[in-house]
Amino acid sequence: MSATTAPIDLTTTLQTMFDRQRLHAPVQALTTAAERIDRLKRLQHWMLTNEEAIQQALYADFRKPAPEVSLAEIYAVNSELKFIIRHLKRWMKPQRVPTPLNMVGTTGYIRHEPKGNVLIISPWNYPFSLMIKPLLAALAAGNVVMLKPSELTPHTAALLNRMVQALFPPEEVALVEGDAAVAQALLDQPFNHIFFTGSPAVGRLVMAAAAKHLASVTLELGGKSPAIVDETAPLAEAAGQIAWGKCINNGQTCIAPDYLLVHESVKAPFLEAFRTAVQRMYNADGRGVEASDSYARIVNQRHFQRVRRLIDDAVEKGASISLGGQVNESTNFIEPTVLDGVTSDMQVMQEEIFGPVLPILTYRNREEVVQQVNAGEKPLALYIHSRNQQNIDYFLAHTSAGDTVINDMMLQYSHPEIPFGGVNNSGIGKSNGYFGFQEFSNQRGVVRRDFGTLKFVYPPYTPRVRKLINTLMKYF
Ligand SMILES: NC(=O)c1ccc[n+]([C@@H]2O[C@H](COP(=O)([O-])OP(=O)(O)OC[C@H]3O[C@@H](n4cnc5c(N)ncnc54)[C@H](O)[C@@H]3O)[C@@H](O)[C@H]2O)c1
Repeated sequence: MSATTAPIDLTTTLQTMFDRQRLHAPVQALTTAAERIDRLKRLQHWMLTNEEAIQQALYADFRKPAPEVSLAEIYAVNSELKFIIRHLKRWMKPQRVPTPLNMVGTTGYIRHEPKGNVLIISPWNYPFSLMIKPLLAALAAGNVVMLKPSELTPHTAALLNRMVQALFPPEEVALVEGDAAVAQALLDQPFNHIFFTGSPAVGRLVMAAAAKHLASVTLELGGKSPAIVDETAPLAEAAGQIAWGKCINNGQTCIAPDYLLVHESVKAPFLEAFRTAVQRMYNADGRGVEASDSYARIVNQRHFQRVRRLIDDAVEKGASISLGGQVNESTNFIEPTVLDGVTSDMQVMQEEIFGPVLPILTYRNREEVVQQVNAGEKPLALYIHSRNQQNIDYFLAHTSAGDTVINDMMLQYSHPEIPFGGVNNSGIGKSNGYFGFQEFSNQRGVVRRDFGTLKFVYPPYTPRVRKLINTLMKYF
């Protein structure tokens, strides 16, 4: 994340690519719903006929199990695609707005026009869907797009590059592979909108770069998302859901439950249910989690060491490992690990974990939960496991989060009618379905005068005009 300067030839290449897209943007803006849908369908066809290649790329990058790729990458994209295709024509129509009394004689409506030149920078953890879902929304809204995938998943980045070259002329969609230096060089270009998914630290840099051109931004960031389990929660169900949320993609999910707040009266049975759930999902045949085909790995050595240090630091400061704890440095394997007796001075409670490690905090009353959650940044997700409506309402009313799921995990990402995203440190702006389309569109207000006039309030401000203005202020 250090400041980076791009070599001159890189800058020139990106400038040329950008300029070509800028020239084409007005043409792209005029595309009809049918033409945009045609592009989306081509992408859909490529994705569905290349499912195996996508699975292989992700397996090569961090041993992501093929069914997890189908579910969290391909299915996630395909369901969004179908939703957009079904609704795009309606979204693109000018939206009439009601005419209030003081606007009698006019008609008002909203035109969704594309923002124009768009940049999408994506992370490595769901490297296919987190690049393609925003691309669908950007294309649906009629933009031209430059894409920058993460350098940490090079097999998927190369595959995405092939896909883009096969499907789109470079003036419509172009992909640039590379690291932070390439991203920074791209950010020098005067994009109209930047859609960034990644860490809050890099999100700040992106927003600062966007400020130079006053580009609008969508920032899909991360942070510490708590899961609350109260004394009324169905424990076996909640434990299964939380274990799945914590272990899918090896815990490297922005909306994974980061830490647990469990009512002290149900901690012991919850832990037992969590252990059972992990065994059922990843050790059904008794060969150990490491032998499981269903368990991905930490993406690289750097992140492996980072997560391992979080465990070591917690243990050194007095936490105990009540489940798991095994690691294998040569394969970036970390067993699902539960840390008990954690305190706020431990690093594991200070930074986003992004690995299969679950710290457990207990509470006695609801106020303690709210205090703990509100002591940190507003989370991307907050999960509530409870059968008590008063508790659910209390937690919702006294905290803030990008999204909340009650009695399940991670549904917010795949629900096309739910605005997905964070708040402040966990993100700015929302995506999914219509919200994504809106994010990539300028909502241009249009007011047309049909009859009548405002002439009667024009200067000079004679006593008669003043009286009219006073009447206007009093009655309208
Ligand atoms: N809200 C969401 O939808 C969502 C989804 C997935 C991941 N995330 C978050 O992303 C983070 C993990 O992903 P990551 O490690 O790839 O994030 P990251 O911020 O390190 O990298 C994301 C992208 O930014 C680029 N980048 C890195 N340094 C840069 C710089 N100095 N200037 C410009 N661009 C730079 C990278 O090349 C990559 O393409 C976690 O915090 C996670 O919570 C959020």
